[in-house]
Amino acid sequence: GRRSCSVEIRLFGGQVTSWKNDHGEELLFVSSKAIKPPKPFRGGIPICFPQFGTQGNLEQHGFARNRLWAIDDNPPPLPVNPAIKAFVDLILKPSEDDLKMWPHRFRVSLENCSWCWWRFESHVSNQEYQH
Ligand SMILES: O=P(O)(O)OC[C@H]1O[C@@H](O)[C@H](O)[C@@H](O)[C@@H]1O
Repeated sequence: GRRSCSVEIRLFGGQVTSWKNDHGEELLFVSSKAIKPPKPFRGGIPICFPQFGTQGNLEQHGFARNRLWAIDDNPPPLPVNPAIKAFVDLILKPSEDDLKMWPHRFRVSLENCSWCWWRFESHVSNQEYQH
């Protein structure tokens, strides 16, 4: 039968690590090196937060790609679209240890787009005043 597109998303780093088209062809680069925790996964679509590269005092590209994200149990509602057969929204919030390193409450999410399920959007919000 006809294959369908697929994506693979890891809770570690909140990273899209595979995206195959409907011929089963991989569309994302993944390195064979440093692909296991505790090293960040190299390849796919990394979320660099809260800094890019060495432009800050934190680890390279920030700590978000080195944390276990959570599945958002209460995602923003999607419009009814029969083309969407699967979706997932991931979120990352700082731990108390993270706050010692980088004292800013935040929420980062990686959300499926409503009109095209393999399209992802990342959103960052300041949670300082929302306890
Ligand atoms: O090796 P990392 O930490 O996964 O980062 C990937 C690359 O990120 C780039 O921004 C750096 O310029 C490279 O030096 C680095 O190799």
